[in-house]
Amino acid sequence: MQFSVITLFPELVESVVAEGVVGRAEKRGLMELKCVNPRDFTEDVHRTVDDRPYGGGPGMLMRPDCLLKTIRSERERLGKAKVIYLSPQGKPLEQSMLQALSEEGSAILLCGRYEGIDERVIDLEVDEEWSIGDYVLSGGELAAMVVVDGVTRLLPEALGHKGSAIEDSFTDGLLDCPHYTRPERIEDLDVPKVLLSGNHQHIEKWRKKQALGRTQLRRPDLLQNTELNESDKVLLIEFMKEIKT
Ligand SMILES: NC(=O)c1ccc(NCc2ccccc2)nc1
Repeated sequence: MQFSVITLFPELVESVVAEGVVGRAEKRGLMELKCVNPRDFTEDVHRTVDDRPYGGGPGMLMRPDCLLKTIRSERERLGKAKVIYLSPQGKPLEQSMLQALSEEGSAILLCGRYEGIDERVIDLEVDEEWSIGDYVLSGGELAAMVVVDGVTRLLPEALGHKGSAIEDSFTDGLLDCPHYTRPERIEDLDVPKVLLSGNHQHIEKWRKKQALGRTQLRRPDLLQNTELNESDKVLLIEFMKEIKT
């Protein structure tokens, strides 16, 4: 997977590959991250990347000329690569979008600063606009790092245990079940007995039931998009009865 991130703050973005799963994936060549600074595509002596908005209003915008040059330079280098602009006006990010991008092979992530970018850059070169949530940040870099992290962990071989990414919550459209590790008892709280039983069928059933119940209680909206099969419906009814007792 080849990422090209267009940003005025390359060091900020590069920190995403400093540690952990993403850092190891980059070291192992599963993923490649290149940060490109539009300031390197300016032609004036002051290397100007921003300017005032037509029509007045607060703040500055990123200039279109150096952005277009930067995007086109990376498009040439990467061949077919989707250009994704991170902005509060974008499509809300979901796991399915990360999964799809992880299968693309490459992506160009465009990070805005100031009040955003000239709209003509979006018209001419942006394929998709994504938002990581309904809030405004000082730049698109953190959003781009979310995408790099979320995609990289989905790459085959990226996670130690094969199953973990596939078994992720949100992969099946549900929230995750509760998790426990040693010690068995802490501050008078015990691990649910079923998890100590060694009965993998019971354990799987319990985990599914917890995931269904938690989703119903915390994010009933997610259940709107998920068609439950008969056995899941039974599990959910059992869960809801148990919490009433
Ligand atoms: N919610 C997000 O994904 C997000 C993305 C970028 C961002 N800040 C940069 C920016 C500000 C205004 C217009 C375009 C980009 N804030 C939040």
